[in-house]
Amino acid sequence: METIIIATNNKGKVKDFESLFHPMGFQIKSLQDFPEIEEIEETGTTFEENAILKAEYLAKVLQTPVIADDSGLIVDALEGRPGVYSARYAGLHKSDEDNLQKVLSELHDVFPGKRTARFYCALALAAPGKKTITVNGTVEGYISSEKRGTNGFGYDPIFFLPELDKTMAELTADEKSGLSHRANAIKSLMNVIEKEGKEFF
Ligand SMILES: O=c1nc[nH]c2c1ncn2[C@H]1C[C@H](O)[C@@H](COP(=O)(O)OP(=O)(O)OP(=O)(O)O)O1
Ligand SMILES: [Mg+2]
Repeated sequence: METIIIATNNKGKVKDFESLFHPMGFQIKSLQDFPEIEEIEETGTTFEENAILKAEYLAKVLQTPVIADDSGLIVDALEGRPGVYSARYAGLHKSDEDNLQKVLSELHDVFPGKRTARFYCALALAAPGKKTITVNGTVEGYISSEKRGTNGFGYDPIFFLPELDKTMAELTADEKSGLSHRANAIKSLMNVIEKEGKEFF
């Protein structure tokens, strides 16, 4: 089976990538499989910049093609926050629970119809000697008034999908893979790879 390396330390993302890439016949490795490699600093101000930083760094170190994912939650009533700082929203300790509680408390007085939000995912595919490919994907929803569901990770328990009457954390891995920002970004990436020739992985 062919392997795709994802430059991430986030186990939730790894699970998402597994359910997205296993059906295409790929297995996933992540930074969890390379404990000797230190965490890559996200100094960019956009999702794309950070995805490129992470992918190009690891592709250079490993001398092999690498995908990186930089993603986050954009809340309209918070002028786009937590945005590119989603992982560190409640502090550098990067707690999913603290981050989502901070969003819930900041939206305490905001009416349901004004709680529009989207998940954004930038993917960068870097390979030695090749031009890095960058794509993105989104999914639209609302921030719920309280947590619901235990699947997924990050802000999934407060990201409500009205057409399903469920939060992202109430979806199975396969259901999330059918509609997520990450799934949409991967579709774009596959389209670009197909256009530019298939010898990327
Ligand atoms: O599908 C998702 N469902 C829920 N929450 C999500 C999702 N996708 C991203 N998120 C949140 C988690 C984290 O707060 C931030 C990503 O931050 P981001 O820097 O890209 O990832 P990270 O630091 O956790 O791992 P890494 O940089 O090693 O890939 O957005
Ligand atoms: Mg990160």
